[in-house]
Amino acid sequence: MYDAELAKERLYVDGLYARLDELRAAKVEQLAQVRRTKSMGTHQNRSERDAFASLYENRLAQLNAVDDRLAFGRLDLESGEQRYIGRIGLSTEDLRQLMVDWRAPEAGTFYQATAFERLGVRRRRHLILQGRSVSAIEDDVLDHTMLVDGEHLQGEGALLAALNSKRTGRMSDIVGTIQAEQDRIIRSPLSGALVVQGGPGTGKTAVALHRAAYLLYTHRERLQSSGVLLVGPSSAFMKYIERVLPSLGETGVVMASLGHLMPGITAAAVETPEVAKLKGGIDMVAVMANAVANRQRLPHGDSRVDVEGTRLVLTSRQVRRARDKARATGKPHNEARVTFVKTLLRELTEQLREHIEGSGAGNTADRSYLAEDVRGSRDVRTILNLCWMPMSAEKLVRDMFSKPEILAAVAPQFSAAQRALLLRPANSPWTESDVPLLDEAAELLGELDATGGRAEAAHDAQRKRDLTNAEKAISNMNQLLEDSGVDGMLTAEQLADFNVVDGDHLSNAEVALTDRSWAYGHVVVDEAQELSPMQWRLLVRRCPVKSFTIVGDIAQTSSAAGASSWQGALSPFFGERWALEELSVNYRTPTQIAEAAARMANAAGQVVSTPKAVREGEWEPIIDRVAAGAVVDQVVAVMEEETAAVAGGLIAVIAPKVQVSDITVALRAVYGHRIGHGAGSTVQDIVVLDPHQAKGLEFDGVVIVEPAALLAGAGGRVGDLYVAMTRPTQRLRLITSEPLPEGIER
Ligand SMILES: Nc1ncnc2c1ncn2[C@@H]1O[C@H](COP(=O)(O)OP(=O)(O)OP(=O)(O)O)[C@@H](O)[C@H]1O
Repeated sequence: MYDAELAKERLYVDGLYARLDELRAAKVEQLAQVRRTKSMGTHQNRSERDAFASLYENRLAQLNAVDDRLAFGRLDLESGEQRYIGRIGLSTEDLRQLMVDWRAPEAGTFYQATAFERLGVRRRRHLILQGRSVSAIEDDVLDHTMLVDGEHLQGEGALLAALNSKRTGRMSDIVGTIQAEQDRIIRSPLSGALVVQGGPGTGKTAVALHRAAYLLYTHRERLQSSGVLLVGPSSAFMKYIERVLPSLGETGVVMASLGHLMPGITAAAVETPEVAKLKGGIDMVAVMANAVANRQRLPHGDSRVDVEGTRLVLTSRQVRRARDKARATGKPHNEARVTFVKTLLRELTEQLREHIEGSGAGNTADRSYLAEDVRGSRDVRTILNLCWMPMSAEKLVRDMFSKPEILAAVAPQFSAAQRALLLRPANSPWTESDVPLLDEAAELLGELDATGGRAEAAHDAQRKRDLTNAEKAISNMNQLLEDSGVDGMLTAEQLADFNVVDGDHLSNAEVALTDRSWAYGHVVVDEAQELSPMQWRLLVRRCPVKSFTIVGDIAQTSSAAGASSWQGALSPFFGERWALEELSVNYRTPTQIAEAAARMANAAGQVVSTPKAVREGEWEPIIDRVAAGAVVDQVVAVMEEETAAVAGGLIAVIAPKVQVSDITVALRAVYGHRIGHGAGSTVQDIVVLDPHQAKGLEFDGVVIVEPAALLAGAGGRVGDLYVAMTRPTQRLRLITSEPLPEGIER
């Protein structure tokens, strides 16, 4: 019975791959055809072809990305219909449906149906593929009348197989085994802010990624041009998750860690928790506003300026009036400067004219000539710049943190000790908590455009030409688009966007990454508990419609500026307009380890509920007590046993930041290139991390060094140790020279 069914499924899946290959070959041919004729014809013809080339390339990339585990399910419905579920929708040439995209409404029941609520489903079948071949099938029979002798209810096999598989250092998608509580969140409506709270390993990251793919599929028209931004805690984390969305056939999501949210800035340096807390606090809004106002200065007394040998006077009253007028425009600093400068130039020109008329010399009719003289005067330039300096965000922030007198003037609400903490040399590298300050500054300053707006005007004119061109081209494209099997219509704006970088096409995602003012259609934030108020402010600016998916775990907060409750973190930005969903099952950590982590957190005063772990592990946490000074040697000594225990799996050593490099050096001496950082790579099966870098990642085995120091170092928060203890999928070992934090041992 089983073998016969397996053989049938193999045949069907072979057919699906054959269809996939056919579609690919067709796209390759269409692309080649477009490329052959690319440089010929009118501008309009060319732009049409470029647009096609981009569409074919995208579709081809999508078809290539879904090869692995193309199909993963089959529904047998009460109506008698059999419906296959997979990564994308596939149909025969005559439009007979072969497989439904997992995100389509018709696929929803695959994840939602239960024996209690069958939703019209008689049987759910999981297809387990290896390469292109079906290696096993597994049935959930929801309608008991279908059971024949010897068959019994199954269900969790596919899930447990996925969970027990070795970690590779890169997250995989869970599309074949999404659980009902996760599916409900993934398919929630697009608008508003949805907060997903869940303990460690409950699939928050997985849900966030699948939700991004679902939203792009379901609301393609709305989101394709505005895009979706996915924000994670660190570069190591972004690397860990980078393959999930492509494997779901989505390449258009912009992914950025908190240090990369400001175009042109890479913030890699770290700072102390105290400094991060000060910089992340909402007080910085006023500080930044002061910093900008501080660059709009009044001179002491009157200033004399020389214009072509004539002495003119600029009174401080005149400057004040010009300043008030410029401020009243409500424009950002650099743009309001135009009003300030124009006002004073006009007044000085008037003064010059009066002076010349008074002395009876010169051609008074030619005022533009006088205005040129005033504008060309060095003195005038100097005084105007002194009073209202054009300013970049980088310079404003750099000066503020490196010049004590500026900091004192703009941050009077901070104590002298707090200001001393903030001061640093002017050439210091940017940190993560500088990013929202730079963004705030850029917002208040506006564009710093040395060409006086000419570049922008030229860009606008070009854009207008592209749009007109695109509108013409689009009228005869729709039929062709349909023929090419591309869903959705192009708008003139999208087509114009394809034209912008003629030939060398930039995707919306790439454009969005370089444009600070890009307004995304949706933002997904992972590990959201870590965000400071200033970081929230930045993110809300990136998505003015406030359509957010926010996932995190309040108990895992380790950043000093992070959240201690969702209400506290979100209400300043979303008011009461956010909904909370919770995930309750731990898919990662075996029961024994999950319970030890929860006992430790509760003993340290952080109330956490223990999500139900789906697996029992083989081992209780292992504890090594060693003498102070012997810790690093012990790490090296146990490594062989640890790697053997997880048989070729991935091991992480999580240590206090100050010990990471010593441990790395000691391990390298024995294990050479097998030792790495971050999420690891194919050659590195042992990685050394601090708790911050370990956020969101997972490993087969974890060795924690000096757990008491991790607990103490986090300023009273359990976050760091709790995060570290909840990373393993199999085995946890703790090496300590100090008394073990309470609760870990039963
Ligand atoms: N439905 C599922 N099917 C298969 N695997 C799943 C499922 N849900 C979660 N997992 C797996 O469980 C592990 C933990 O998931 P994930 O990293 O998304 O959890 P998390 O809630 O973000 O954890 P943390 O907050 O601790 O970082 C991952 O390996 C993920 O692939």
